[in-house]
Amino acid sequence: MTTEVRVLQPDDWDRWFSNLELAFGTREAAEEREFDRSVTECERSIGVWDGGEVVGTAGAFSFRLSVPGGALVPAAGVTMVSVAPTHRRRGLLTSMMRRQLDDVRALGEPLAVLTASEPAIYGRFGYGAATQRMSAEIQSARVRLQLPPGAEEIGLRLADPAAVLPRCEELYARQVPKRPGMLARLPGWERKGVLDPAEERGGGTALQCVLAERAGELVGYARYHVQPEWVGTVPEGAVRLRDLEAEDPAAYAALWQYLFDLDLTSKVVLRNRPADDAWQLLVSDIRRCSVRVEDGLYVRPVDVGAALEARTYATDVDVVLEVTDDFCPWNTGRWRLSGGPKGAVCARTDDPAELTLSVRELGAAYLGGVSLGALAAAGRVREERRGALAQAATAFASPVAPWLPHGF
Ligand SMILES: CC(=O)SCCNC(=O)CCNC(=O)[C@H](O)C(C)(C)COP(=O)(O)OP(=O)(O)OC[C@H]1O[C@@H](n2cnc3c(N)ncnc32)[C@H](O)[C@@H]1OP(=O)(O)O
Repeated sequence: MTTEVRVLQPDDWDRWFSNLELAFGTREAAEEREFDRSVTECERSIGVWDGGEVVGTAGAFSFRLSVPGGALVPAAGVTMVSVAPTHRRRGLLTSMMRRQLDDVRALGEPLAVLTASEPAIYGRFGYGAATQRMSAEIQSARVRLQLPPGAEEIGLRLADPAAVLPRCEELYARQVPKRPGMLARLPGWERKGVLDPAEERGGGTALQCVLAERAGELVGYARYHVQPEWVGTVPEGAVRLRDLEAEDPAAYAALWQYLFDLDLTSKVVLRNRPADDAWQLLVSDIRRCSVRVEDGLYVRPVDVGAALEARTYATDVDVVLEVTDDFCPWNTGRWRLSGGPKGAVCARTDDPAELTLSVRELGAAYLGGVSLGALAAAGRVREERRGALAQAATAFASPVAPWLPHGF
């Protein structure tokens, strides 16, 4: 087998993408395929060729990711990774990861991020699971919501999702710096929120959009499908939530109340919400909500110093980190991180190590959702100076759970 890694040429996109579909065993709806084509950054996507055939794919998006403190940090969004079934377990993925991380470094992006088809794949390349996605099936016919003051002042209005997209996007953009793990929209990406191929609806309605307004001003929105179901003559439909964003607790709660109250439905189904989503604190019976939490966004510091300087810290911190990075050895060594709520500097040092960890653990802890203390309890972070772990764990923590609202 002689294979060659090449940059994707736009004319090869269909063949390139077909390898991805083959590897995943899926066929995308035409509308989604067109979206994927339109957002592919060919100049930073690679294919592995075996003669005239594409046998491997990997792409990257030029994202900006929100981090603790609200900065938007350049991050390569690794995507569309596949190896043909005939060419697996011969190192093709490894060669693509090598090429890609070298390219990310050359571009000066401090981070690479991805969502994994399987959690076991990317740790070896230095990616750590940094956010969680919460799913739930809420028995809305049995569970009540306790609304905060002001919810009754919110007006709700149904609107065409595409027609109100620009207003919703303005609201979304205001939320991005408030929660680590969110992506600033690149041009064209706003369409992802309203993609609605009929063949993906599974018998449900077209996408619906409800706006929450206060005195005519947009303060929240939710996008959802209704999935009708009848058990005999009893209506047991489901509300399938796609997106919900709100500016304040009153607008947030009013939207949830609306979703709970939709006629002929008895459950609200969520697939990807933040782990600390506040509805959990409004419900009368959390046991009837079947909450489940899984891994979300994986973060890989590509330039440890720049990445650690790009975020702020909850409390003052001064710690020497001994980082190991087998796949990107330029990060290996000791780094002194000195910072706090206003900013940080992180530079190489010869001082003795105070915490020892691999770049994967650093990636997991980076957005403040995975505690350095928990990683230490798992034996994945080692404390070399007494007190260093507690200080760093407190400083790294985020007051809101980091969260990636949509896949890519
Ligand atoms: C960001 C994204 O796009 S996620 C999407 C990833 N793609 C998919 O899941 C599609 C289906 N799967 C595939 O296309 C392929 O199996 C891939 C891309 C996951 C792996 O490609 P390969 O070329 O077989 O990987 P490669 O041979 O380089 O393996 C490198 C190492 O990873 C391990 N590995 C590869 N795939 C997996 C897996 N699914 N689970 C656990 N370990 C894995 C290999 O065993 C190997 O380990 P070693 O270094 O200890 O020997």
